[in-house]
Amino acid sequence: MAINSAAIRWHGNSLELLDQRLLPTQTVWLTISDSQQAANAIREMVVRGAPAIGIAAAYGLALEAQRLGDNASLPALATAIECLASSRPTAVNLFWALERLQRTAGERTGSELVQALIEDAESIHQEDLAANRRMGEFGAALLSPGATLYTHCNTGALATGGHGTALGIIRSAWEAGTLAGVYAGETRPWLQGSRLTSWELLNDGIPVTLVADSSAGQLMAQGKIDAVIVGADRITANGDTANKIGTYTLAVLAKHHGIPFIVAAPLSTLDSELPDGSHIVIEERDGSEIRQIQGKPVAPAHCPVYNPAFDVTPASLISAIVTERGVIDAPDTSKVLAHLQASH
Ligand SMILES: CSC[C@@H](O)[C@@H](O)C(=O)COP(=O)(O)O
Repeated sequence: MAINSAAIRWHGNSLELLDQRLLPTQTVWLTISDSQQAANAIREMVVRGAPAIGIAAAYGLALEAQRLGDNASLPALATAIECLASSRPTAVNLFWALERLQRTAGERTGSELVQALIEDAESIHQEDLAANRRMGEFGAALLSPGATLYTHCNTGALATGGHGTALGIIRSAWEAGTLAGVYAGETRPWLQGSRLTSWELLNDGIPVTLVADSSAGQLMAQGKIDAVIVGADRITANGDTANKIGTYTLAVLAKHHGIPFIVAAPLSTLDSELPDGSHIVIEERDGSEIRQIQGKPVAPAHCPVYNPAFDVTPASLISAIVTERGVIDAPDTSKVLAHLQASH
């Protein structure tokens, strides 16, 4: 079945990914033929955003089974699974999708396995879009009419199966007429806010103002922000949330200014196996991402750099987590686990 979303085109037996590194100036689609290419696309940020990474990994594994044809089996896919799993460490959706496909594979082999993996990858893609729409409704209902929001990184259609998580709530609130506008932080070093979020919002006609990440405190102090809304790469059992570097800073600022701090993520981002955020592996990326901006030097060539891609916001700073199941107010372990159990 063909499924097209903003950054992922699945044609039933072949995959194209929008090269998000080139947005907003160029629109280039890359053909992905096997698990190795899918893993490289994830590692190199062609496709990014936790749910989109999971979807791309699922299609990558299905393509690998398709390539193996009659020889396809779970043991024959072991190297591909390992390769995909090592592409990026923090977004749990990647591991969630690979584990789901392995359960689907079971003892199947050959064309039966190929078909089962393709269908499951397609379901993951479609379910994510549906989850985002439900999240959008639950999240929009939390906002006061005329709200102005601050968001970070990109959590939109590009980062998901469509609509978006935090950006999906922004879209739904705009559709419902309850949103005044959005400030988007530019999100150094990859500039997902300036390159992707502002692009998505402008395309939808939603009022967006781009700011340097360091403007957030000043905006809050001026009373210009009614709520901060962000996505997540992994939420542990107690509600601690890993998300794009800079999220924790925003949560501390929001707490100081008495501003609600809302996290939106599908259930596939909840990792109840980890008790708290101290167990989350935080990806560290190459120093060149800080020393350069899009290949242009902005620091001495050999300057030492620390470049964590994510940080962890403690649950105590989070007002609410929104999933497709509903809202977890003031999250803690008992509420997160109850929410997860209710979803089964
Ligand atoms: C719906 S996307 C949620 C998160 O994955 C997003 O906020 C984020 O941190 C993305 O980081 P990225 O490094 O661009 O993959």
